[in-house]
Amino acid sequence: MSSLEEPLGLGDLPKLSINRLERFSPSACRAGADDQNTSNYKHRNGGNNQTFFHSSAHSWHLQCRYADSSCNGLDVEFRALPRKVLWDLPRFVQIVEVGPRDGLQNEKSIVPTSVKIELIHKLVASGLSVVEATSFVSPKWVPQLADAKDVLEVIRHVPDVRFPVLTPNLRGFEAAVAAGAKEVAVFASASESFSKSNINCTIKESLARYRDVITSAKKHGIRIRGYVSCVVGCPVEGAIHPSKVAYVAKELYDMGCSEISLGDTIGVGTPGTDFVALCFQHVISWYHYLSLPFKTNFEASDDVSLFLRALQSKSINMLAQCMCEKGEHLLISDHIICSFNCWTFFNATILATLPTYVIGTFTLLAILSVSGKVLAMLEAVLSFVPVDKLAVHFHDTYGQALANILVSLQVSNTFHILLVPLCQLTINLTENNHRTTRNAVC
Ligand SMILES: CC(C)(COP(=O)([O-])OP(=O)([O-])OC[C@H]1O[C@@H](n2cnc3c(N)ncnc32)[C@H](O)[C@@H]1OP(=O)([O-])[O-])[C@@H](O)C(=O)NCCC(=O)NCCSC(=O)C[C@@](C)(O)CC(=O)[O-]
Repeated sequence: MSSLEEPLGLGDLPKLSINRLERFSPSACRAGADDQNTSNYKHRNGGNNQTFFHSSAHSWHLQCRYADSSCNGLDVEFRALPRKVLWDLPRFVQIVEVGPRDGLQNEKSIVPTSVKIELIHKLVASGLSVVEATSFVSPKWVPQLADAKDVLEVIRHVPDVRFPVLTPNLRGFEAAVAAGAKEVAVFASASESFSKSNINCTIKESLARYRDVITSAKKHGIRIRGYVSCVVGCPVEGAIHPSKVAYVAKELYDMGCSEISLGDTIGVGTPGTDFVALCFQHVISWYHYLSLPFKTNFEASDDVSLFLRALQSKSINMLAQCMCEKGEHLLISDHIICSFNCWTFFNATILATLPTYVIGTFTLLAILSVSGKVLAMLEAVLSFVPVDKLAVHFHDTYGQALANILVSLQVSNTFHILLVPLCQLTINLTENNHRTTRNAVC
């Protein structure tokens, strides 16, 4: 196991007051049925609190080893810290990778079809079992994905992986089915303005359109995901009221979508979690950033699988590690937990301005902690859509995607479906080192 793969223990961290950390545990935290019966996940192995993985074709499973009973009380408490900090997160997370669609649709230059196919193969090789491959939308609107049919025709033969594709209307749906799609996604918006600019119709019209698509999909036995865009904010209208999100989510769910994905399209969501928790995450990120050497070469698959492990390990250390590694050779997110890009910071060699940075960052964290929008939105949607039918899709425009995902997971430890859009990326597969272009989207 390389140092990268090995989760760092929180024992490596400077001592912190246990009482202070216990504050992170929210009163709302509730143990799900699954967690009440986790004996098959607990192994007394006489070792430290470790996390390890085993992957199968369909899912990644997390198994935790708990500290042995010979540890003294303080150690046991201390080793339980990740759990206290991250609360009761679900044991299982489904990741729906959307990079080939959501990332590539915004690339300025058109990525060759063969490169898209290779990217998808690499993502699958990293252990992902659901990869949103492309969109059957108008090529006039999205020329970057005009090769949807060619992409799908090749990758659909990959076994044991789901490849949903976006379909904005019946025409797109029929083209997708003809190309071999077994799963589609429709995409409505909670913002009227965004709906018009994205799919050229009102919310009401879009829902009528999707009703036709969904009816047809049901006849074909095709599974449908439903997106709601702008769940927190719209580039035109600004803040979006949670009730609007709940309305569209409910409509799509009632029509028969098997899963509703809540999209923070412009990345303005804020978690609204405890200020102390945010600061703690930030400090740990820095601790690992400073203590880890950088790797110079990255394979796309390594990169992705590291991130998957980070997510699923529930280990804040791994997330921080991931952030450090991603700083230069980013495939996924240039911000993992905190709201600051450490590598940019370092590269700019502005260490001299450290006090400014510290004050600025903690002020920002303080603002974020009181202005959380994601929880209110989730609460509204959860009144109409069961938690196990929800996914979240956070863009990382302001570095909040991971924090928002974390808080979404905390909403319920049965909130088991998670969507993480990869950053928009271009991988030059002809070069020895994969180069990525980083854009504002996670
Ligand atoms: C919905 C339309 C088609 C309406 O576009 P329109 O111009 O109103 O529709 P139209 O019916 O007048 O068709 C215009 C032309 O497109 C053709 N056309 C029509 N439909 C299709 C089709 N399916 N496939 C291929 N071609 C199609 C149609 O045949 C016609 O061609 P022409 O006769 O002029 O030669 C258009 O607005 C469109 O394609 N929009 C998609 C835009 C898009 O993909 N945006 C990005 C999606 S990402 C997102 O929404 C957010 C999400 C999901 O990522 C979550 C988040 O981040 O929050």
